[in-house]
Amino acid sequence: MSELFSDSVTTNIRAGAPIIQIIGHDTLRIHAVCLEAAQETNRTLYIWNRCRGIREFQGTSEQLIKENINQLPELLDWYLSESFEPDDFSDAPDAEQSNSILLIEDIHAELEQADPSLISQLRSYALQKSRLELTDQAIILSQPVSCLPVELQKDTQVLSMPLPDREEIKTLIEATKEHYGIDDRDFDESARLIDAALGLSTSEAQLAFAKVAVAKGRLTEAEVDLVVSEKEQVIRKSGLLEYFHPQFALEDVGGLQNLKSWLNRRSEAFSENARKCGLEYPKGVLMLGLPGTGKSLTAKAVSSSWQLPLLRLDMGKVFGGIVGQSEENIRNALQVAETISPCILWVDEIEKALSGMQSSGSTDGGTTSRVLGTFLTWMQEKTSPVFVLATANHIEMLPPELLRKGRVDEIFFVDLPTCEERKDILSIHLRRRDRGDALSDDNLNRLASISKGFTGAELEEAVKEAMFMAFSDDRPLQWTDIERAIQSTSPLSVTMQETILDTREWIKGRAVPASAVKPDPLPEAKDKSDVRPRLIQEGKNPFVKNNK
Ligand SMILES: Nc1ncnc2c1ncn2[C@@H]1O[C@H](COP(=O)(O)OP(=O)(O)OP(=O)(O)O)[C@@H](O)[C@H]1O
Repeated sequence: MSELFSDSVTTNIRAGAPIIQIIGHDTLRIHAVCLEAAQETNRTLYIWNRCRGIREFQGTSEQLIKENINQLPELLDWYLSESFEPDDFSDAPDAEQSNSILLIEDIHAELEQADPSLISQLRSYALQKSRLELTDQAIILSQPVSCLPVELQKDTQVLSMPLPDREEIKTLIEATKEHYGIDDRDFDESARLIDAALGLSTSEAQLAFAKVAVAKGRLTEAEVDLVVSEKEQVIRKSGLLEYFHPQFALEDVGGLQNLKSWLNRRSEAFSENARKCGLEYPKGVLMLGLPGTGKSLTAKAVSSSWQLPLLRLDMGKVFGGIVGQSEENIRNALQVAETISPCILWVDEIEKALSGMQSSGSTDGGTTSRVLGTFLTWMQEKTSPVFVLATANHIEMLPPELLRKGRVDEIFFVDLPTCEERKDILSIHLRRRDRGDALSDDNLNRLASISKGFTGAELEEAVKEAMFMAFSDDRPLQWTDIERAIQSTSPLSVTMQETILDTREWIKGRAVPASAVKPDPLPEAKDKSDVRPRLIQEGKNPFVKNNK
């Protein structure tokens, strides 16, 4: 059991916290935490839920105190009545609610409806606690989602139940072995098997191990992939995170030499050796740039080069409908990433989700700024080995707080590829399609020079299109196919000239170029007045709000 978490529950009880709220799905582990707190503080533990009534817990034994209490006011009356008489309840032979903890399970629906009588009862209890009139009682609310009426916010300590750690996962593996009668030859407590289940709740991990045990009749390192694929499903179900399988290496990214060298220098940053040498975990990087310039590809490639799992966080989905849900979502997603760590957390197009925020506050009742606040505080304070790779296309939409020093280790600007880089990218895409020898070096140089202003994605499209041309004519690929494909494409950079020029200017001193070479001048536009860098002359970038 996460000792830190148990300690914090116990400390809150000892300190007389009026109400403690534990957010988590793991009912059994929450019971265990409360039982531990009860033992530590010498108290009796009562657990109430709608189906099972009030039960008194002592170690592993439990005793029914009162079966048919369905209404919360009745439950609180019982718990808070000063002169509780055991005889009030015929089936409660020797109940004694003083010096006790009452764990109330799953009343989030009532809390969400903000039932006035429930709130006033809890508030009056909290008031008595603050006057030190009710030192013997402690109320803990446990629920899978965070929900707290505003009236109770100041009186409630909210704690998130951490996901099972390695020790707890190990216990689950051993229990599965016992349950399915797996003998020692077909069982090992491989660290990789344990790691594979990190990030799952107790019931999810239990089910994953049970499925493997039923299907294979063994639990060994050979089953790691099965557990990982169960985990992927669970992570996907949450809707916030997606688990990626490494497909590309950093060598599959054309150009971006500065960025790749920076990343290569940190490839062992999460190893034991790095700790021994006194290195800190790198926090992460922010990659800014045009769409299609290889930012997402780099995220995927880092994961495979560093051999770390890659989790993609969909910031758009973080924003849920219910009040408080968005903050809860981001906390949950970060918690999963921390549990799975060391890992890479790829936050794609971070600006889209955070753009609702205005400089003065917010447009959505403060939700965006609270989500941003949660994320930035986590970035600043995190000590776990989660490397954040955030990408953004629209610099103007980025909140200034994100760009401040200390949030990430470095901010890289990914510009359009230079001539040499375009050649590199074309070769990579030809190689990827088994056409690595199809073109001579001279022809590659020619294609690179006529594709000025093309992004990596546009170059890839040209290669794909050219291959279709050759295929439909039933002949091998020729460099002229790619030439035709390039000539019939109007690259994005032509329509975005002003933005690109302004951004290049703005980026100076704020971000490091991802490429090791100076960017090419942009291709000629038809009407030169369209591209006059008017805003640069004024010394500011209109796309960037409040960036100092
Ligand atoms: N530097 C590059 N080297 C090799 N391929 C590239 C490069 N840049 C882009 N590509 C190709 O273009 C595809 C799209 O690029 P990618 O998704 O990485 O761009 P992005 O900068 O993340 O853009 P977006 O923000 O639109 O996702 C990649 O899958 C890759 O095949």
